[in-house]
Amino acid sequence: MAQKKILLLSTGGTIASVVSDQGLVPGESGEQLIQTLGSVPYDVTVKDILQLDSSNIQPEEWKIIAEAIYRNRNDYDGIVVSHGTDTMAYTASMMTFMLQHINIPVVFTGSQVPMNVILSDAPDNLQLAFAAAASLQPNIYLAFNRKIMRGCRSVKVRTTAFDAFESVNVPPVAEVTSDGFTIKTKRPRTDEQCVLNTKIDTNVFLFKLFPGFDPRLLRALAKHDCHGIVIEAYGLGGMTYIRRNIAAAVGELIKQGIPVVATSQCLYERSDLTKYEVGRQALVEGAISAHDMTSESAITKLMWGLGQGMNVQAIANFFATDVAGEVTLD
Ligand SMILES: NC(=O)C[C@H](N)C(=O)O
Repeated sequence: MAQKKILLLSTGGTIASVVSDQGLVPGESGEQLIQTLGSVPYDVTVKDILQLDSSNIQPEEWKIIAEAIYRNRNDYDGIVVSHGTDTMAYTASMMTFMLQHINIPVVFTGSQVPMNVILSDAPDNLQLAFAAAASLQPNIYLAFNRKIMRGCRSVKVRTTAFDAFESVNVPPVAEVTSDGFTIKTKRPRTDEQCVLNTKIDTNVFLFKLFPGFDPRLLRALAKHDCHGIVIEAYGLGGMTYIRRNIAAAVGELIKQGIPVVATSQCLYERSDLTKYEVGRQALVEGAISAHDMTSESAITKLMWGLGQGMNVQAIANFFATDVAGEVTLD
């Protein structure tokens, strides 16, 4: 049987980092990563598209990564993207929106320790990503520490441990267990054409509510050309309304045409603005629920929706739509 054709797009990150006087910096090419990894049972092609620590990856780089995936999608069975861990969940989430109906598996991976360091987690993660790119159904994934998750459900939850990522609110798509590579969940296939749409609006704001937050700061955002906001509210989506009326400020922004999405600062489980008075007030003012989405998915979905010219109502409808498995709607 012919070997599966896999493309490695290398973008930097710890996986490709080397020691310098200034600390760890990306310095190894994708080819060097493959050489250190040794032989793999795939026909691998390597392309270096960036060489950045992922803390420096921003919307300009998202466009480069999305275009590279789109350009190569018909020439390979799967694509692996090596990427720093710091913003990998944001990039993987944004790719979900920029590359809807992707026709091959695209798997992001990285490591906590550089590839060129003995006992690094990089070889295992890269092997896992190749296996996923060769065998999973089309979608955007993140592979790390023996788990494959949907990119749009992944969150970096640990700064140094090998178990750095979690699939939040849905089980991982696949895992490596003593039974081998075990696929756990599948989504219905679609025959729709993959579209590349990299138009996004980056004038957005994501913040975590805390006791004492002054709602005047929210109003100030509107005066400074902010086009959309995600609030990590309390618990199920509660927002303060005595003395400092956040819900009222949210209503004012929405009336000015600025969508405000409410998510929870709890990592796990859903937000539900209907349960408590403190959530309902925000709902009455027009706050849009992010349900059980991660903040990474919520902010990238908002950027993408605004980039398409969606108004408040269209953004509300968009957040009530599951694009690629990023949200559970009931
Ligand atoms: N483990 C890592 O990859 C962290 C690194 N700072 C990065 O995100 O590029």
